Amino acid sequence: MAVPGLQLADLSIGQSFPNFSSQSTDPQSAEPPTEKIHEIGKCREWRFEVAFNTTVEVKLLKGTAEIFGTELPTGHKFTFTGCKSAIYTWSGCTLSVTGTPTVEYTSEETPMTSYTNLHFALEKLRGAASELPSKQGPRVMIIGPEDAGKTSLVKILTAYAVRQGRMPCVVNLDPKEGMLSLPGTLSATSFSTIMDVEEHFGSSPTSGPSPVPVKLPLVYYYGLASPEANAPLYRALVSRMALAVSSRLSEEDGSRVSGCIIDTSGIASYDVISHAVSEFSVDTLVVVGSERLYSDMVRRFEGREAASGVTVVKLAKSGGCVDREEAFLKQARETAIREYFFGEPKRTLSPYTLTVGLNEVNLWRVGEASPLISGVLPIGTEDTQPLLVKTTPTSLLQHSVAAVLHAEMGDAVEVLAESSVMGFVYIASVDDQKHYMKVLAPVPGRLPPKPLVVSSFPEPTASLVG
Ligand SMILES: Nc1ncnc2c1ncn2[C@@H]1O[C@H](COP(=O)(O)OP(=O)(O)OP(=O)(O)O)[C@@H](O)[C@H]1O
Repeated sequence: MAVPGLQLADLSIGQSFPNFSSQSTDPQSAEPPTEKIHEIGKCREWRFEVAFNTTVEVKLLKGTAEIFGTELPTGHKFTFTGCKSAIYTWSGCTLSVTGTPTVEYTSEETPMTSYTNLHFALEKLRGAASELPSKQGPRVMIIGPEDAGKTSLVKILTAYAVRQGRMPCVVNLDPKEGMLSLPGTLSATSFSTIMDVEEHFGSSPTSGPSPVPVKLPLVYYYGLASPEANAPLYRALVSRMALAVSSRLSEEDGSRVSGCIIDTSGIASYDVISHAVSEFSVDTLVVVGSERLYSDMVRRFEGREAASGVTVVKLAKSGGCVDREEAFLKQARETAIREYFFGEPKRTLSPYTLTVGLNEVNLWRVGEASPLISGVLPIGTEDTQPLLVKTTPTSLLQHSVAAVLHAEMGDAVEVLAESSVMGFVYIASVDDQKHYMKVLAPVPGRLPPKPLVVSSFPEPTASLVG
């Protein structure tokens, strides 16, 4: 089974990679995990956290329940691992929980009513757009501090829109977390079918058997965690993505009416936010969990520049939102990379090892600002940070992920920087002496003759071939 996106034209050297063993080892397996029954009252939320090395199974026995907007079917067992999440019920429900979450409690204080009100306000705009072909559906952007619940709100709004038969285009401008792609990327995809209950957006689209239809995103490689780390590249990619999304929205009536929902980085500066608002022609700016950011945005978009046509909306942060420590995020990134190549326990994939001569590789690295250099630039001097820098593969790149670009070998750097991603390969080893490297690829065959880009984020992951 292969991960789509990486289309290898010519098949030759591939061999299946033998060292895969499933990651999830359940320390509870010695004694059978206990089943607990939870009765959740209406308009309440059961919040739970599951560590990466354990699993918790949840089954809806009675009533209705949803996880970030996506409904749980009755009687189906869902397995969760390495997540912090919540199951909400509007009318009350009974859940069967097998296994031991690290944290679990039921809360009656949730911002779900205001989140739903926002959804209905957006539906009203969609209704108006469906009656007037010249009108656009809502273009919503969610901003707020880190871990304020932006991505969770995007999931809820997307799931509710899909449940009403809409097909919103969902855009992820937060490189720290991938949406249907690896961390370090920006992506967009049209959602017209339900999300996976366990994976939500998921980290990689697979072509294997899947309980929900596979969604194929448009992906751009940024390779850094913060939008400021290479502001020129980030801005170029946001502009490119906005162009692609606008053209998608104008292609199909259902997409035009449904509009788009944009997730952003919690550490985006006001300039980065303003740039994205203008490129995507955002008309609804939702600020989650920050009074100060809200008032600054009102001043910026609704005050002096009232003609901008942007409505700024304030929403409370859910009490369930948890700050994710760096170790958890790092493990989530590793898991995303592992799943891209090896799948997950229910849908395993077999990547292939390809041997590639170093002289065949056209490799680029994302330009990173040197704090030393930019710190001593004279006032008024432009910091000309390169978008990409040509580089040679060395053993320092071992265990990094490289993006294979939809571009030609001889393309100019400006073209390469804005090219979309075909797929990813994992650099398993580099032999500097013998001038070859071994890479893991999701499909067999020769590495396509396309430029590759590497960067420092996500960090090299040795455990993949350990
Ligand atoms: N109501 C809730 N109950 C339990 N956990 C929640 C709830 N809402 C969000 N979370 C969890 O809190 C964490 C942070 O939420 P989320 O990813 O939505 O925030 P974010 O603002 O997008 O973060 P970032 O700034 O890193 O992009 C996630 O692990 C999410 O699953």
